[in-house]
Amino acid sequence: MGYFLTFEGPEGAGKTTQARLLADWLEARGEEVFLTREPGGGLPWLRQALLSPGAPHPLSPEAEYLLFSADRAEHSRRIGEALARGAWVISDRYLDSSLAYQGYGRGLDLDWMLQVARKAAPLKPRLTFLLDLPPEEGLSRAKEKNRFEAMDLAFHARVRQGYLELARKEPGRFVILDASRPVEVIHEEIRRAIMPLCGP
Ligand SMILES: Nc1ncnc2c1ncn2[C@@H]1O[C@H](COP(=O)(O)OP(=O)(O)OP(=O)(O)O)[C@@H](O)[C@H]1O
Ligand SMILES: Cc1cn([C@H]2C[C@H](O)[C@@H](COP(=O)(O)O)O2)c(=O)[nH]c1=O
Repeated sequence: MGYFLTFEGPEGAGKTTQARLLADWLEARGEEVFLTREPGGGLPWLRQALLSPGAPHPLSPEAEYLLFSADRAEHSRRIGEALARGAWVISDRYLDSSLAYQGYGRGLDLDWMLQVARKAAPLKPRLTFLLDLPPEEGLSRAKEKNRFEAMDLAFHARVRQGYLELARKEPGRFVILDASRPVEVIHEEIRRAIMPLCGP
């Protein structure tokens, strides 16, 4: 039986790198893995519209969140199907990204967001790996600028604090990782955290 795992954190923290390493490691153990990401995991055509720095539309935070949620509703259905066939699901971002970016970052009301999420994000990750890094460091690692990476440092500092606040509220789900360490050291800590979920 597989579990739903998510990777979260600010820009350039190493989510994609660590999600891929974990997927490879699980596959080498003979597990089926569905490696996926947001935005675009449910409605792939929405990714470009949401992230392009030249997006022609000024989006209100509410509209932005609802578009991420539309993608997530479809994505959740796919994740549910994978879990039902026994696969592990590793998602590079899920609902916590919206809570951090549109909630803490843009100032949307978290209670309203969670009401929408009851339908659009019905799945709870078993574990969420939060790769924590000062925004300056993450932004300097990121190669391509999307619409969010172009936001000012104060926005990214709120996103980071938002993530830490979410983790503080759910210590049983979040594993906070210092993302300034070498890739392999972080990967080892992630492997240790999921060992109790793995069979013999
Ligand atoms: N622990 C690390 N130390 C130094 N560099 C790293 C580390 N992890 C990843 N990187 C490098 O930082 C860059 C961003 O990594 P990655 O794409 O995995 O991050 P991300 O969190 O998915 O980024 P984004 O949020 O922008 O998609 C890549 O060039 C990657 O090789
Ligand atoms: C799911 C989700 C994402 N975002 C933002 C966060 C990042 O800036 C981009 C995704 O880019 P990545 O290179 O794939 O990490 O989108 C957001 O603001 N809200 C969300 O729900």
